Amino acid sequence: MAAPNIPNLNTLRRGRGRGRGGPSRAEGSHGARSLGQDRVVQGTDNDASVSRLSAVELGYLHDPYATPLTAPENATRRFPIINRGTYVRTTAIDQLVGRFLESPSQGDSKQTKQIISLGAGSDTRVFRLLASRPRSSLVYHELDFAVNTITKIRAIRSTPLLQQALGIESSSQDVTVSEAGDELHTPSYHIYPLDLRSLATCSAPSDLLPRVDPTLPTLLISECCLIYLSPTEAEQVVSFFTERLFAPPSNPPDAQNATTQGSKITAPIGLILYEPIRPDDPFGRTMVSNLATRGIQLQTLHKYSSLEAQRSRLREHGFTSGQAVADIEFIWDRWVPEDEKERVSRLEFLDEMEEWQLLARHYCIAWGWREGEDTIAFNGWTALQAQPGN
Ligand SMILES: C[S@@+](CC[C@H](N)C(=O)[O-])C[C@H]1O[C@@H](n2cnc3c(N)ncnc32)[C@H](O)[C@@H]1O
Repeated sequence: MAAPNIPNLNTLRRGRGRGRGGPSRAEGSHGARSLGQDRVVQGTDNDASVSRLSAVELGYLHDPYATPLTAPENATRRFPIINRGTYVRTTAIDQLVGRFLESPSQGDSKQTKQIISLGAGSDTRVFRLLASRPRSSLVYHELDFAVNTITKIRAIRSTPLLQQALGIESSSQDVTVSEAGDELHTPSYHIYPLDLRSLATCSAPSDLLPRVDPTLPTLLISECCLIYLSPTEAEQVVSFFTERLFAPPSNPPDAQNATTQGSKITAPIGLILYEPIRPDDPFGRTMVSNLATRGIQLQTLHKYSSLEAQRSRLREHGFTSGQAVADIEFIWDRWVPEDEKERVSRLEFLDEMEEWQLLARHYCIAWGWREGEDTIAFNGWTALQAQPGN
């Protein structure tokens, strides 16, 4: 397709950037990335929340938590192909998360499961999950720069609806917030102000995240987060969890910090990635250059540029029980039921069908998992249709 037909993702955004507070202790500048670049990356959360709210207001998604977590002055209506993309991305990840939470974890008597969201920003999934299931069944951890955790915690403190979802409205003794207002702990939900790049240099993983229980079946989510790190940094973040905090099978005993009743636990762990792909065709090149004009660099894009590269990445990280990937076009075609497709198609007229397909082929969801030695938690993922090929 000729370049002039490629949608400009900058003009498709329509929203403005959200000005947030100054740098704080978790905002250190790492490696080659400057503080200015960090600010740009932190600001991408605004894009995500504005897109979510647009999709909610137009009826694509039902999510009462999107409004309190989006700065009202930034709310804007996105173009139809962006709204459909937000719908597919959100519902597909919801489905993976739902299957993880719902499949009985054989061998695990506790049945509590844990989610760790990397670069969670103003994501609403935790509220939707905790509002709709027994809170004791899930512990949810979110990591992001302090500048973004402060904004989120402020929204929680000022919004009864968010507090109700977390079950903390009447029991403030169960809630602790750091003096800086950047860290929050409740029995089921934890927010940490953390630059993910600092995980690589941490000498005591369980001291850094003491509330993460390495014996629980665990799901890591990177919804458009690791893409902003360098390939080495992104690898180190995943390895921090898969090799250091969570004992890999047959690790030497001194690397194990997970013990229950004196026995070693190798908990099941899975990873969901949502990322752009295919940077080398005309649409991909335009996508990259449009984002570059805003100072956004998709640092791992070339390394994990294809479906196969994403599968290999998962394999190399030891997600040996299964690795799968599908682009957003495939997921729309194969995962979304026909009646739901009709409902969504009626919401807005999509006259740019070719543009939708182009956009949807350039984003993917990858998911991989490693079952525990004694516990199985990802059975529900085996039936999901993945996309073959590159
Ligand atoms: C595009 S936003 C996505 C937010 C959220 N995951 C969602 O999908 O709604 C990317 C997020 O990753 C966070 N992020 C990127 N690099 C990070 C790092 N090194 N440490 C912590 N958070 C990071 C940003 O601050 C931002 O909140």
